[in-house]
Amino acid sequence: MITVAIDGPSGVGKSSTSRALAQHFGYAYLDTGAMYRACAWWCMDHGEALDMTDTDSQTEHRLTELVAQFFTDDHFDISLDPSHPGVFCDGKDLSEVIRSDEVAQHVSAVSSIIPIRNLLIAAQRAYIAGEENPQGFSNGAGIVVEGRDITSVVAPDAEVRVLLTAREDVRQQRRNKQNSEKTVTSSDTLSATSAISGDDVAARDAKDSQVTSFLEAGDGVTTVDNSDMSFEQTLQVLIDMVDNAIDEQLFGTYVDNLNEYELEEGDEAYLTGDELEEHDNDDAIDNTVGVLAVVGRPNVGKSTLVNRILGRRAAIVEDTPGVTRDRVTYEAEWSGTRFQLVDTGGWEADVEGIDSAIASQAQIAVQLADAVLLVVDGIVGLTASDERIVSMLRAAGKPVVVAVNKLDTQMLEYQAAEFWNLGLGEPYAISAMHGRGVGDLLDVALKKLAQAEKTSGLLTPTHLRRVALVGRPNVGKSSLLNQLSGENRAVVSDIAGTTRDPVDEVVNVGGEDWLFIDTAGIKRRLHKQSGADYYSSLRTQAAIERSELALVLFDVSQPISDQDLKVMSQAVDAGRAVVLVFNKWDLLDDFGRQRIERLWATEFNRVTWAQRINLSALTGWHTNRLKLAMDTALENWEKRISTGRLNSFLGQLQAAHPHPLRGGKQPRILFATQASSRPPRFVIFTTGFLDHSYRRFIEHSLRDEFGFEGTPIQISINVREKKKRK
Ligand SMILES: Nc1ncnc2c1ncn2[C@@H]1O[C@H](COP(=O)(O)OP(=O)(O)OP(=O)(O)O)[C@@H](O)[C@H]1O
Ligand SMILES: Nc1ccn([C@H]2C[C@H](O)[C@@H](COP(=O)(O)O)O2)c(=O)n1
Repeated sequence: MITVAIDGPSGVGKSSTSRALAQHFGYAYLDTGAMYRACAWWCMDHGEALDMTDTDSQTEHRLTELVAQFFTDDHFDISLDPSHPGVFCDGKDLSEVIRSDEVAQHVSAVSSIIPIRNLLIAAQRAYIAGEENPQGFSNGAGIVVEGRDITSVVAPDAEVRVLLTAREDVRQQRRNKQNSEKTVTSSDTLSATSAISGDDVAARDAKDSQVTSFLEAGDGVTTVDNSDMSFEQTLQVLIDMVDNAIDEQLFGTYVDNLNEYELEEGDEAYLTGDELEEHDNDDAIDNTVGVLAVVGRPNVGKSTLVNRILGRRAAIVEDTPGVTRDRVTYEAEWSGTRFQLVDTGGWEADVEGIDSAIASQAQIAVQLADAVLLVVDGIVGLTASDERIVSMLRAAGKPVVVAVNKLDTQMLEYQAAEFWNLGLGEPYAISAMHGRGVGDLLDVALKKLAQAEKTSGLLTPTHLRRVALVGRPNVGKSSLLNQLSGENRAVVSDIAGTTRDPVDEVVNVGGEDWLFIDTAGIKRRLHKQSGADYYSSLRTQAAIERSELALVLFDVSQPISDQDLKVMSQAVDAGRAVVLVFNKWDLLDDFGRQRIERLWATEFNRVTWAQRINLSALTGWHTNRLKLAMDTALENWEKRISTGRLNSFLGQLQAAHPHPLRGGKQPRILFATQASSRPPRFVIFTTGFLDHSYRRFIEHSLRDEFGFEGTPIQISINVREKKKRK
């Protein structure tokens, strides 16, 4: 049950917005002002003039008794239905008469009497409590209560507490407009008048604030100033607040499901309700000098060195899921200089050498770094693997500092000299274990890092969305780039190729500037074909990782190859927003189009969620469709589903389609949360392993319900055991 408490000055729109809010959620609606107005009417109907400026205790007593009789003798009634609100006396509808000029002008005389307030406050609390009951108007869902003292006195524990306010001139205008639209006809004993010109909101506030304080928000009360908001905008702000409150309440309920289960280290982070840290480097970009990758053969002491550099302040800023070898980025600091330190797994070139290796995480780390710290083993000495690594580093063209590790004493330092042979300048003798020489090493490395050309992308302007235009060689990347940028700057060649000079370009797509990553790789070509595929793949991976969105290009006039699909998988596996671009569509005849549709249903079935744009990069046909697809993909890539919504959806899904029995047991979903976005990542706690088909069913259902068009979503299943009885 949710209680929404709304206070505010006269004419701000409390009643109208509260009613609409209650209607939206199917909640009850309590207009406490109407209760005070009805009491004023009742007193006047019983001959009380209510025109005193100061009430004496005798009058207060008399009026309080009269009001008490109104309530305790069951004369008073109020409708909590927001679609048909109303106050009644002995069954007679007072709705119009209580809005009369006479009542409006005298109600403060009643509402300022404290014992009368106490009576009404008790009645209002009873109405609120009644809504907890499944038999209440809202069937136990909630109530919106509005007035002057609701957030502070009547319902200080309400889940949503709002002070709705607006500038006085705006409120007066609204009230005047409201009055001019109002035509009141009544034959009641009190004359109901239309167009109440004397309804002065400032005067009313002044009177009302003698006994209530509604001009300033109390602790925990959210102020919503709607001076410059339309009715619909105000309503939306309140709807969002209520949605959040519902989520919070549901969150607690769902987390309780885990009470009986053994939790593991790290689970706590998912159960606090706080949003987990995004994989977002934007803050770091402002303060760091660049990215330093630590590479070397296994067992040379890379991790020891990384730990030595990080000390206790280690903070993972990005890990790369789904990779066979580790590549972890940390935020680091040395002598007041901040930088990112990338730890890579052991890098052992196989017998065929590095060129034949697949793009290992260490190699990608080098591509994505601004400078490299090569760690070698001073005790073992120079090895063939070290030399292979060095030739690859040379090809990458990044500044390198050589750390000769395991030289624990001064006596051993001379052993570093052998590594001059690598041709990378002075080798630095260190002992990562004991910290010996590490300070000097870092001084040199950070100096190089600061001076290095920034190729990591860390320092690229962040206000532009980053796009990687990828696809196998010759699918039309340069043509599309030219078409989009409107200039023929790139050499469009039939011969495929890449280079190693990363160049980013700002390209205007659909009236908006985007940062296209590493367009040099798209435009130039490599003389030597051998190894080109390998570097192309490496480069594509690096470009994808620096991007937020991958435009994956296919040449549909040619057969779709494994390499095409591999590039697409690289983007999907890296968790980037994706738009698939089917280029050269204009070259297809009917038969060709049918062929592509068949492929779409088969080869592309892992990305049925992706948007596909059929276009011609050459003529520009349909390129205007890219912007919307890119915007949609990125919007969904950043989407967050609240834990409450997620769990109630999965709860219903599970009830309608339970997991099939396995070995007499049925795995159940206990709790789920969206751990991060960019791309959306969900963590689902279950009582048992979920079959692959059930996972796919969950993914499809999440997509149907929440719409994740254009973005991969990741789902992790955390199986938890029931606690053992002691
Ligand atoms: N955001 C808004 N923009 C413009 N008009 C609005 C807005 N919200 C409400 N109104 C209009 O302002 C008028 C006053 O609204 P309403 O009667 O709900 O105010 P109230 O705060 O309940 O006042 P009181 O406390 O005096 O009863 C109504 O005509 C309503 O339709
Ligand atoms: N909780 C409340 C609600 C209303 N009042 C007073 C303020 C007004 O003078 C009067 C009528 O209210 P309205 O219908 O204009 O919102 O009742 C109050 O003191 N406490």
